Amino acid sequence: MAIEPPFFEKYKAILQSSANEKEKPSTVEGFEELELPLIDLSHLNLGPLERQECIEKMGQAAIEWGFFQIVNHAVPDELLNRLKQEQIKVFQQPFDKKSENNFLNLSVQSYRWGNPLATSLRNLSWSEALHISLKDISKMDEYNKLRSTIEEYAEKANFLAQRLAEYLAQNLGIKANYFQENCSPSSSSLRMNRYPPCPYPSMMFGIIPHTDTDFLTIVSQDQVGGLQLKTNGRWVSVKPNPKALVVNIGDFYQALSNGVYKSITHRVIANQETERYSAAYFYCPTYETVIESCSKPSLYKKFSFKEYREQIQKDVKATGDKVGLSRFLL
Ligand SMILES: O=C(O)CCC(=O)C(=O)O
Ligand SMILES: [Fe+2]
Repeated sequence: MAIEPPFFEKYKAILQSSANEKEKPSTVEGFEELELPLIDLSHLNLGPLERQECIEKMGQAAIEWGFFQIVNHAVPDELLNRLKQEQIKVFQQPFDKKSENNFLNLSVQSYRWGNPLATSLRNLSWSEALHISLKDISKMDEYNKLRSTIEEYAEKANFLAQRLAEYLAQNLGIKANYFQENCSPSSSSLRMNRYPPCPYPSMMFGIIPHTDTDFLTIVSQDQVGGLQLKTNGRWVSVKPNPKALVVNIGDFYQALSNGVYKSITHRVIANQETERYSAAYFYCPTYETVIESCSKPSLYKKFSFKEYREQIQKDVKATGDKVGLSRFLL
């Protein structure tokens, strides 16, 4: 049975009606490849000077790029490889099974593919994802190896994300226990992405341009490449580093830092030949958490995660786009 979602059937009408569209997404020009700032977390355990330098370098990257890479992050390669193997296994299941309502005993929205609300080439995506809210993990079958691997990874990712968020907070004078108070291992989520080879790489994306709805994201990607970020008005490709995890600032940290740290628009381009996998850990607060800028005058109204999400759902329905933080500008 076929594993691929029915992208072609779903997108046929848009592809045909857009055959002469001038505004095709420009996804296949020669993009400059960029090595993101590389932060060696082992420096945090050297002397106080090295530690301070490392924290400042992280803050600087969050200000200038909204993105950086980390090495010596204490997540074992073996665990990352195991997560990828489990991810491959789950996506290799027949599409009919993956799209069942109770697939893996998770909620209906967990398995996603393409962009169901797409109306034009601009918002077509050629990928599938398993988006697991970590509070749902206990619903999965206990003896499932996917579940135990995700649990193991989520624990490490949560620890790492909290540390990164706290180091970043030091540069801004945010109190040390802010994240401990507002986030819990079950408030975050893990999104496993699969990008199948796409026959129309010049017409659509792997994932459409977006910012992340969280404090920060930790991405483990394979060596295929395709992740791009927008910097100074141009798109650049992130060069995969086999030893590193990618970290990016999300909307909530941009709001909390009063615009100092940047939640940068990023996307994944489609690839005609090679399948790609990535796993994104979204470090999020609990639903009730109210996010308020750490300095005055505030650029943003305060909002709860719940309000933010509801606004996104409304905007996606009405416009096909999440809009995001600009909705909450004062
Ligand atoms: O696949 C990637 O490298 C990034 C994925 C991503 O941006 C996301 O899942 O939000
Ligand atoms: Fe993202």
